[in-house]
Amino acid sequence: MTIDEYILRHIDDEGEYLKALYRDTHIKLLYPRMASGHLQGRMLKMFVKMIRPRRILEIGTYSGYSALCMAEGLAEDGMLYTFEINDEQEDFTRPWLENSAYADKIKFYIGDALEMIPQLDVTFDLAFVDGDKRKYIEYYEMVLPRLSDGGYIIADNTLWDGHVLEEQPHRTDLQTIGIKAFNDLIAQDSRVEKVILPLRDGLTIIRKK
Ligand SMILES: C[S@@+](CC[C@H](N)C(=O)[O-])C[C@H]1O[C@@H](n2cnc3c(N)ncnc32)[C@H](O)[C@@H]1O
Repeated sequence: MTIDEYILRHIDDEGEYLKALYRDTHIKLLYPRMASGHLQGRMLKMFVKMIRPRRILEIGTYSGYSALCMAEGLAEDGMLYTFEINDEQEDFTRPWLENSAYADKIKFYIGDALEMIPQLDVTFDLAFVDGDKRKYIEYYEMVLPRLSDGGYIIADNTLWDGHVLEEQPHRTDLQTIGIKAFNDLIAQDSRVEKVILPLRDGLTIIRKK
C-alpha cells in the first residue's frame, strides 16, 4: 500500500455522488487531472467547516468537483459563486451541480472571472483560486479588495509539480513564470498572512489582515 492509499483509507469517504463525478470526468473530459480528488476535496470541505464563510468564490469550476466539496461544508445560509471561462464545460458541469444535493447553494457562471466578478456586488469570506496559472496575480489583486477582513484565499497548484524550484524557467513556460511571480508577491505582501501546504500540487492559504 502506498502512503496516499493509506491516507485515503483513513479519512472521510467522498461519497457516491463525487465518486461518480470523478469517474465521469475521467471518461468524458480532457485533462481530468485538473479536478480536485478525494483528499483535496475533503480538505476543502474541512477548510469551509473551519472558516465558516457565508460567501465563497471559486475561480475555475472545471467539472465541479471542488465546488461540490466546498458547498458540502457550507452553512444553511451560505452561497458559493463559481466561475468557468470555458463555455464548452457548461454542458458537462451544470447538470452535475444542479442534480446535486447542494444545487441551491451554488451559483455557476460561465465567463472570465476577471471580468465578471467586478460586476458583482459581493464580499467573500473565502476564495478558492484555481484558474489560469498565468493570471494568479491578477486574480489575487482583484479578489483581495472583495474579501472581508480576516477572510481567506486558498490558491491551488502553487508548487506546480516542483517547477517553482527552477531558477530560470524557459521563457515560453508562462505557467511556471506566473506561479513563481505569484509566490514571490505573496511572500513579501504585508497585507496578508500566508502558509504553503505541500498537499497534492501545493495549496497556499492566505489570510487578509
Ligand atoms: C484546474 S481547473 C479547476 C479544477 C476545479 N477547481 C477542481 O478543483 O476540481 C482550472 C479551470 O479554470 C478555468 N479558467 C481559466 N481561466 C479562467 C478565468 N479567467 N475565469 C474562470 N475560469 C477560468 C479553466 O477553463 C479550467 O476549467
